[in-house]
Amino acid sequence: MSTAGDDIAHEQAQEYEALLQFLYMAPVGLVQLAADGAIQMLNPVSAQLLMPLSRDGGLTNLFEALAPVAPDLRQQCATFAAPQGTICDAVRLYVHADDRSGGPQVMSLSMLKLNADRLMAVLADVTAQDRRERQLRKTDAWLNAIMTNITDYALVCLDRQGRVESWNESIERVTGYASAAIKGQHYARFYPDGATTEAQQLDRLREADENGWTLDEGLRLRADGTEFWGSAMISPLPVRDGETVPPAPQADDEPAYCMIIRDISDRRDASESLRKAAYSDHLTGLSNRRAFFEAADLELARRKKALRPVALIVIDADHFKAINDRHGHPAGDAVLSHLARTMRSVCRQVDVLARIGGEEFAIILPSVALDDALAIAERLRAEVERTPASYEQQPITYSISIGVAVMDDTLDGFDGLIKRADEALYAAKRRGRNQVACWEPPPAEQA
Ligand SMILES: Nc1nc2c(ncn2[C@@H]2O[C@H](COP(=O)(O)OP(=O)(O)OP(=O)(O)O)[C@@H](O)[C@H]2O)c(=O)[nH]1
Repeated sequence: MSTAGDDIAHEQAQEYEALLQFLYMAPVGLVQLAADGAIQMLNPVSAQLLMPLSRDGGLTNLFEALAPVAPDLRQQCATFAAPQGTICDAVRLYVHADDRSGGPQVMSLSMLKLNADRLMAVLADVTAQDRRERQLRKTDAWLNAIMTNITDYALVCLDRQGRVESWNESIERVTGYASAAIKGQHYARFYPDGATTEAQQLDRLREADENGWTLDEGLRLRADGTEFWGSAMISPLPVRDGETVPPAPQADDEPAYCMIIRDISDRRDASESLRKAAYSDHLTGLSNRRAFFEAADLELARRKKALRPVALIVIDADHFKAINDRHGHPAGDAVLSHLARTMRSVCRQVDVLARIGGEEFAIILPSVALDDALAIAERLRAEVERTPASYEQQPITYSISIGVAVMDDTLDGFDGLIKRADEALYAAKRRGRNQVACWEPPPAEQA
């Protein structure tokens, strides 16, 4: 007949058995030892970890076994005054076994004092983790070196809205902005006035989201107001492993894009003559027909993605044949150059100014609605009327006629828009020249 005492003893024996089973199976090395280091019990993982350190294959004392890599361990345990507690926690031990290629085995050791006579050692192989951490530290150091030493790249982190969130040291060298002064500013701050519109800035972020990156070249603005020729690449920060796709909604001010601004004035100088030859009108320096139609395609593609106005202005010098006849062909050229300069003076950088025929010019105005386009056209007409051209110190008074049209959904492509602006231009000529006319639908369409 079993007594209550027998039952308790049996239960305790079962618990002890379960504990031994756990020690045996545990994925970390567990060693129970006496205060002098004598090993009382060790599980298979710890035997495996300690074996390379044992000179004779026998593992009887942990302090002796670990002496080559942790010579102070015995002393440390002996001087640990508290009755129990953690003597050391996850100390890294580097084991240089002769047959190991690819670096030392790295062990982590924690020592616990259980009571005055008993210690417990917890050992784990952290070789892979240690290598990963070193690799990360090395990569960090490289990145740091790149970020701080490259002189002609400014690296900027932007938030979802395109506002500067962080930057590298070069931002000051490239843009002249003290880093603290630029935090929270929109990246348009690096563009001269009129070189980009709000809609274009959003387009670029969207383009980066869709294609992985977006790159543009053009004039950039330094803090002191001077300009330089730069490229700006924006790419979205990668979605981290394990994050949901599409990514979880991000707070507005978290970093979302990386922007790299580079001063490429030198490269631009070298390629500028080639670029000019291919895309500029030789007389006026404005875009030529080819550049104009390429820019038009791009603008219309962007408009398709985000509905927004696009206006077109076409300009024709009045009675130009008579100017040539009266003053000579070179004087006519001077008038065309004067007209180009005047166009530049009333337009933004983001507008596309082109000479598309002999004495015919055009301007694409992105994100400009009809009323504003008419106002710009009128300003241009008035400016030409107010300031005559000059050739060999002789003023040459001339005038221009202008047609204005805006893109709408009834139009299929850019040809339709040009046709409308041309119709408006002819209307301006018909009505007596030196005036602006807006395209109007024919009476049948109006009804
Ligand atoms: N100087 C100069 N003249 C040019 C150039 N290209 C075209 N032309 C001249 O521009 C004139 C255009 O004349 P037309 O098309 O008859 O028109 P217009 O005299 O301006 O009259 P409206 O347009 O009806 O006001 C022609 O005489 C061309 O020779 C150029 O590059 N330089």
